This record gives sequence, structure tokens and C-alpha cells, in this order.
Amino acid sequence: MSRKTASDDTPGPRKRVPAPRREPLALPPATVPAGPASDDITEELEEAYWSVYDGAAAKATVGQLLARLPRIVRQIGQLAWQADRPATVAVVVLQLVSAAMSAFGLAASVAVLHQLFAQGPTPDKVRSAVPQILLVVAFLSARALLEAGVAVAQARVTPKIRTALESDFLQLTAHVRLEVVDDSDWHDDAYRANDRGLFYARQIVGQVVAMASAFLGLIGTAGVLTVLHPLLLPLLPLSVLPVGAAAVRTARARFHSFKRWNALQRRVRVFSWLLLDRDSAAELRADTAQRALLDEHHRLTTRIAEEDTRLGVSAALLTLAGRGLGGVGAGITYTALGAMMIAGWLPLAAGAGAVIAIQVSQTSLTRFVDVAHLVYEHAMWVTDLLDFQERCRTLQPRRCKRTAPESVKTVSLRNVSYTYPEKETPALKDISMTLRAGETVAFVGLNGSGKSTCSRLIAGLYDPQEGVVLWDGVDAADLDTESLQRRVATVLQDPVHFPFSALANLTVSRGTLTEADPQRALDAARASGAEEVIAELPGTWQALLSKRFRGGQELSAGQWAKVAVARGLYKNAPVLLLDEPTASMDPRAEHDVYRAVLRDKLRDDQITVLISHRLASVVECDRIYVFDDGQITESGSHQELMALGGDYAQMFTLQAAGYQSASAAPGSEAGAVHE
Ligand SMILES: Nc1ncnc2c1ncn2[C@@H]1O[C@H](COP(=O)(O)OP(=O)(O)OP(=O)(O)O)[C@@H](O)[C@H]1O
Repeated sequence: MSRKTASDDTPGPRKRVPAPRREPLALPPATVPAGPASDDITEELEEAYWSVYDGAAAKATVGQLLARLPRIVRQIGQLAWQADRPATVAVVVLQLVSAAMSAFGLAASVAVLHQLFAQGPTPDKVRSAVPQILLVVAFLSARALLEAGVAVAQARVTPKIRTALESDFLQLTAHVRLEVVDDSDWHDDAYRANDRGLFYARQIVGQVVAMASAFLGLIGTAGVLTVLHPLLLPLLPLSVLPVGAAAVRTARARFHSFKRWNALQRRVRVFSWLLLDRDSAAELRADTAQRALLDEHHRLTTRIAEEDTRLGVSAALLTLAGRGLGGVGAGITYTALGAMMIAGWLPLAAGAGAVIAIQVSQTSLTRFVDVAHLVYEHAMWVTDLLDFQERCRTLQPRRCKRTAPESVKTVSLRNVSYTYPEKETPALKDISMTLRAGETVAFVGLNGSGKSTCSRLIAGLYDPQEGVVLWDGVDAADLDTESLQRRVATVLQDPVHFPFSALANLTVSRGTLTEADPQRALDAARASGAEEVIAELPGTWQALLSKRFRGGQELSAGQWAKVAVARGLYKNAPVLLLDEPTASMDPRAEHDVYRAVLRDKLRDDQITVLISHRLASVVECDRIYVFDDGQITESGSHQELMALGGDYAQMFTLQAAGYQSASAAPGSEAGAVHE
């Protein structure tokens, strides 16, 4: 499509008014499932972004699981080391000493048995065992103290890891380039890292410590058995491995079930949110849709209850099977022990000590298996979070020494094209324009024609794939991105409702919630029409604009729009972009805003870009750009474009005719208002 300016040869007025091009929509089906219909809910959710690692521990072989554990311990150790070195050293040292105390306690117990099984009268045997008994008490007390020390050090390091990971995560994600946020894959990854990665990162230190403690317990008892008699060591696996095998099966069943449970739980939460949420409350009641949502909620919670019961029963059966197998193994071990004692290889006391050591080992192994599965699976989420953070580091905005100027004379676009990620057709094609200080220009055109995209390129939120954006002749790609964004104030049709005070809702545009320029705030509020809104609030400037907090106020959409315009004006930037900011304002407020940005400018050298569908509001702009399908098809002043008789003239005449016919109609609303 060729671009026309007011100086082009003008064809005669066209009869057509531009309209969007679209395919007709097919009829929808008569019935739709409210939720997943099939019995296995995980089928359709197999590839869901938030569940990719669910059940990983159930799928891995024991070998894979064991092979990965050292790497995980090292990774979590590094996180702990970065978060708090002294506490990390304390956890490791105290835990090793505590495991040694357990082993010494066991060895001392065997020594007590030696004394008790020795020849001689019982009172004498008990008396001579007292020092060993005191030693057992001392070892066990030391172990209890050391374990308390581990817990204290762990309590110091865990919150630090969590805080560090969380603030890194938010710092990185809040700064990635806007086009990255538009990418749905990145979005999914971010939600997964936030939902699952950060959640498990909070637990994993404790789990790694518990796993290490169980492992060291196993090593300690194996050492004691070796000291009692080297032949006892090969007997140990015989009694503990069946128990371990049952623990592996139980843990896997739990993880497999968790995947199903989690899938159901997420669905349930969607319905709970809708039933509880303030935003959906009015529509839900007006549609009397509560019953339908409650029915679906009930259907899903019933399935969760069934899943819980299924898991409980299968865990009980597996544990029973494990105990049975363990019992067989223990039987073989004890028979071998008996044979060794009869043969005189092992004293009676050592045999009794071995029985105790084997039982302790079984408990340690079961704990190890349980926690190792948790660690294996949860570490996948933590690694996923860390990988995601690494990726975000590469997606940060450009940082360079050269910054955007405090004030700007021209911003020019030269043959700029831009295509959104995942899109095939460009949103902007070969756009060129020059905006000058003090000018107000308007972007008009159909929905989806590229107006907002163009304003975002000017704001430095996107970089063009082709062409350049020049700030006073300097390629914006050579300027520090954040410095550029600080020079542009953007007001959008659906502004963020910041749950802060009215004043902070303005100051946030200058990157602070706590420091204000009072005069500038008042000027911005006056110019935008927010003055009346804020003056009526209890607490005025300090009023909290959120019903989510005690004493908070709720504003109407139009009032929020005024606050958003005030925020844009408060920024006092050399470039002001207004993307349909008045769509929800009443006609008077809209008129006031346009007067403020078009005539009574707070800053004379400001470049103002106004995007609007209400063409009456752009009449006074210095220049109007008409967008169609990603291109500029016409440009000029209102008078020039009307004289051109192109798309703009058609659209303007159509809107004006609408108003004229409404006001001309006898008994029309417009007429009634004026009566
Ligand atoms: N974040 C995005 N990701 C992918 N495509 C987008 C995105 N934003 C806009 N688009 C697409 O780019 C094209 C131009 O959109 P843009 O929002 O710039 O149009 P617009 O003229 O401002 O529309 P409207 O008048 O409805 O605000 C449209 O096809 C739109 O679907």
C-alpha cells in the first residue's frame, strides 16, 4: 500500500470505510466439557509446562537416582555456601560429628552388653557397666546437642537461600526485554520457576541435610558392624535391602500419584479462585453460575479424595510387602549370626550389638530412600529455576555507557519493521516518521493496524528488526535501554491499578514509591482531572488505592484512567505516549485531558503521541498518521487529510455523521439531555 501525504495527488473520495478482514466463524458445538472428561486427567496434561518434572523420581532407575545425588548435594551446597558460609560449614561439620557420636554411642552400647554378658554376679556386672552406660548417655546427649546445632545453622541458611533466589528471580524477570515477556514459552517457564522452583528451593536444604544424616547413619552402623566382626558387613545388605526395595516402591507410587493429584488440584484451584474472587463475584451472581462451578469443583475434589485413598492403600500394602521381605532377610541374617556365635566366632554381646545395629540400619535406609526420592525430584525443579535464571541473564535490556538525552529535539523512525515473536506477518512494515520537540502527533487507524506497536518502538520497549529509531540522530540501539525508557512516559488504556497510595501511583513513574515532587504532583493531578478524584478520597494523597487492604479505596475505571494520565504527566519526560488513555473517561474528563496535553502542555518541549479512535480528539494535533495493516497510509494535519479525502476523511465523516444524526433525531437521548 502506498503512503499518501497531503501533498500527494489525491484520488477522488472513496466510498468504502476501511474494515478489518476476517474469516467467518464456524458454529460452535452444542455441548462442551466443563473440565477434563477422561478418567486419567494427566493424559491431557502430560506436556503441561508446570508439570514437566512431576513423577521424575518415579521414572528414574535406582542407578540414575544414586548417580545424580552427589551432583545435587554439590549444587545445593554451593547455594548454601553463597548464602551463608559460616552456617554452611556449621551444618557440614556438626552433622559429621553427630554421625560419629551415633556410631560411638552404638559401640559403647555393645561395650555395655559385654559387661552385662560377662561371668560373675549380676550386681557386680551392672556396677562395672556403669562407666560404659554413662559413656552411652554422653554420646547420645552430644548427638542431640549437635543435631540441634545443625537445625539452628540450617534455619539460618535456608531463608537466606530462599530470599536470594527469590530476589534474583524477580530482579531478572522484571527486567527482561518486553518482547521476551510476549513469548508464551518464556512465560510458561517463568511461571513454572516461580510456582515450583522457588517452592522446592525452600525445602531442599532441609531434605539434603536429612538425606545426608540418614546416609551417615548407615555408614556409622556399617563401621560398627565391621568392628564387631568383618563377616557381619556382607550380612547387612541381606536384611536391609528388601526393606529398601519396599521403600523405593512406596516412594515411587507416591510420586506417580502426586502428578495426578497435582493436576487435579490445579483445576480445583481455578474453580476456587473464581468462586472467591472479587473480580468475578458480580458476573457470577448475575449469571447465577455458582451452582455450575460448585458442581465441577465437587466433581474434582471427589476425584482427589479417591486418589488420596488409592495412594494410602497402595502405600500400606507396599510397606507390608517390604516388611515381609525384610523379615525374611532378617531371619537369614539372625540365623547366620546364631551360627557364628555357636561356632565361637562372635561373642554373645557382639551378636546382640549386631542385632541393634542392623535394626538401626534398616531405619536409616528407609529414611534415606524416602528423602533421596524427594531430593532427586525437587532438585530438578531447583535446577530448572537456576537454568531459567541463567537464561534471563542473557535476555536483559542493553546496558551501555551512552545514555538518552535529558531533552530531545527529534525522534525519527527510518524504514522500521517489527514482527512479534511467534508471528509470521510483521506488525509494522517499513515505517518512517519524524517527531519534533513540542509537537503533538496522533496515530489513528483500525484495531490491530500497528499503532501501539509503533509507540512501543518509540518508547524503546521493542527494537526494530529492520530500520532504525534515531534520537537526535543517534541510533537508539546504541543507547542504554533503561535510560531511554526513563525519557518516555507511557499511558495505556488499561493502566496498572497499583495498590499503593494515590501519591505513589504518580511517583512510581519516576521509579520511586516514597519520594515525591509535591508541586509537580499537584500540577499533573490538575491537568489530568485526577485532582477531583484524589481530593474526594479519605486521606487524599495518602489514600490507599486497593480494596485488598484495610481502609483501601476502589476507583472506577474512568477515575483510574485519570490517575494514569496524572502518572504520565508527573514523569515529566521529553516524550509522552498516550495510548487511548481516555477510552473509559466521561466526555468532560476526556475534553480536559486533551486540552491539557494539546494546549496547556506542562512541558513545552515535549513530543506527545496520542493514539485514539475518537477522531474528534485528534483534530488539533500538529500531524496525524493513519495506520493500516502495519503501514502508514496517510499523514498530515486534520485539514490536509480531510482535503485528501482518503481513509481518515471517511472515518472522520462517519463518526461525525453518527453524532449529527443522534442529535438531530427527535426525542433522542442527546436531545433529552439538553432539554
Ligand atoms: N504482544 C503481542 N504479541 C504478539 N502479537 C501482538 C502483540 N501485540 C500486538 N500484536 C499484534 O500486532 C498487530 C498490531 O497490533 P497493535 O496493538 O500495534 O495494533 P493497534 O493498532 O494498536 O490496535 P488497537 O487499536 O486494537 O489497539 C496485531 O496483529 C496484533 O495482533
